[in-house]
Amino acid sequence: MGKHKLENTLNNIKATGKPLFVPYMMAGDGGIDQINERIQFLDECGASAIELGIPFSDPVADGPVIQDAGVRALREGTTLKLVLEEVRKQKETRNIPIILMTYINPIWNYGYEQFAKDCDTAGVDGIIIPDIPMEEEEDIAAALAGQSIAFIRLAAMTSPDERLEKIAQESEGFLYAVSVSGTTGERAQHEETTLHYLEKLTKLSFVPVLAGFGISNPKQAKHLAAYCDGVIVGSKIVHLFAEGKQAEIKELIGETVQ
Ligand SMILES: O=P(O)(O)OC[C@@H](O)[C@@H](O)c1c[nH]c2ccccc12
Repeated sequence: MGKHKLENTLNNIKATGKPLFVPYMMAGDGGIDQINERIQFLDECGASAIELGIPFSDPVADGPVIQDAGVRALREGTTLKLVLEEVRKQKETRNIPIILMTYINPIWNYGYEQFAKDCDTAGVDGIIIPDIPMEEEEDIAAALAGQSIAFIRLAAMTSPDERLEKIAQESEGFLYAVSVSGTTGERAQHEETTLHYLEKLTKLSFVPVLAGFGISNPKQAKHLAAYCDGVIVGSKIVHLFAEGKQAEIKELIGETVQ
């Protein structure tokens, strides 16, 4: 048994031999009332967990599709507090793991301890923070550890082996293997070096390894998942939701995990 519920849930799915599939959605895009409807829909499509983005004014790691979704969500009045309240309601009836993706600034404003406490009360399973380097993560890591919330680390293809090893071994819940150099967004294909990188991380990591960035169809997803434990898909899902193409989301997840 792992230290975090998220890790155990993912390992149980992994044990069935199917690839893990974690869709990303921008909380509040389409309205606050869509947050829980969309989570439910993704759960029913066969998602292993949900990565829920908190909109932020300065999203340095986001590509254009997710940036635009963030602007729409902010216009809807989405705040971290409102999202946590929606998660709390969701968790009263559903068990799907919820991972918050937020930059460090909104957490800093909220207060690290308060944030960790409120996440725990809401039932948040894990956190991804793309803009906090390992050297500066001590305080937020301690706050999250105090509430047993999995702190998911991101590995980058440009990191030297020594650093990758450290990140892989510290990651909680799962390891996010960023599989392109650059921002989020669909890519036609991934390079051979990406596959070696995924294999290397899978050997180093104690938790499941998920590849994310640039994945937009089942063929690509299955190809990458063969070198790790599964995939994360963001821009494509955000785009399809914005266009009201739920049937295509269902197909994308269903065909990958079948
Ligand atoms: O959009 P893509 O290329 O499918 O990549 C996933 C990504 O969107 C999602 O995990 C994410 C959204 N914003 C981020 C910021 C940093 C790291 C990851 C993310």
